[in-house]
Amino acid sequence: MLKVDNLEFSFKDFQVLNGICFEARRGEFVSILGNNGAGKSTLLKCIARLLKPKSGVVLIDGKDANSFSLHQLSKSVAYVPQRYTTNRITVYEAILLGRKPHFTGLIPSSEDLEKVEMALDIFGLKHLAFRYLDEISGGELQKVVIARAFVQEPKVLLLDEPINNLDLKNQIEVLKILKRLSMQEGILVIVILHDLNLAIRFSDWFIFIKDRKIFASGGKEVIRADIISKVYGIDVKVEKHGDEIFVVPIVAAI
Ligand SMILES: Nc1ncnc2c1ncn2[C@@H]1O[C@H](COP(=O)(O)OP(=O)(O)OP(=O)(O)O)[C@@H](O)[C@H]1O
Repeated sequence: MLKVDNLEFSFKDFQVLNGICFEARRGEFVSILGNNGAGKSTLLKCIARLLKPKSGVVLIDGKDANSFSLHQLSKSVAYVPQRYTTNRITVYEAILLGRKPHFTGLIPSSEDLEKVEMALDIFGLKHLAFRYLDEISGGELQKVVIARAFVQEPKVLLLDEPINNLDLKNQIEVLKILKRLSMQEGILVIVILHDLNLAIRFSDWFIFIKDRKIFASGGKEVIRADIISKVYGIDVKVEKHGDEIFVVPIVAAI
């Protein structure tokens, strides 16, 4: 459903991505991993058409994403950025704005309102529905932004570090919701994560970015100490406990 073919991107003379190729299917949960500055956000922005690649193509269901109108694109791809600014609107209004691509008139339909109610419920935001965005916590705001992308009903949901402001319980809760969206709604979820162990728990596919390229990609078989050590430039062990694998950094005593 999503194909990224030979994508190349530069900020002026500074090349960030080179020869990026991968494919992902409906219903998959894909993690994009790599060091700070590796180009992960740039890759998501190229897929969301917020940045224009120097060359290469992004295909959605076989169609060049460049050929989509903005309206069509927003029905196919939702993007949750790493940082966002807030307006003085309520949580309810903010989530309702996610339905904009589906609006048929000036007034939201009953379906639009139902979707917003559903999102408030799924993301545990009902009690905050009529609070202004500047009256909620950073973690709560993060959930609102993801809920807004959810009601957009995209085929592809791109999230740039969606759990970085959340406490451990909410990190797991949000990842579980995203996993359910991929498995039950068939949405392709592509997430940038820094926590490798959470990425391992939830992802079907891993893409490691290093030196402008995909260094390794695959299922759990790419969760190897040699690969992770090279990508992150630190020594790690990969340990098995029961059916689960864990990445453990080897930290020398100071
Ligand atoms: N607007 C910009 N102009 C010039 N260079 C930029 C711009 N945005 C990002 N860069 C550079 O491009 C490179 C890739 O940035 P990007 O944000 O994609 O990395 P990342 O892997 O998402 O990093 P992080 O994990 O820290 O969020 C970095 O070296 C960054 O400094």
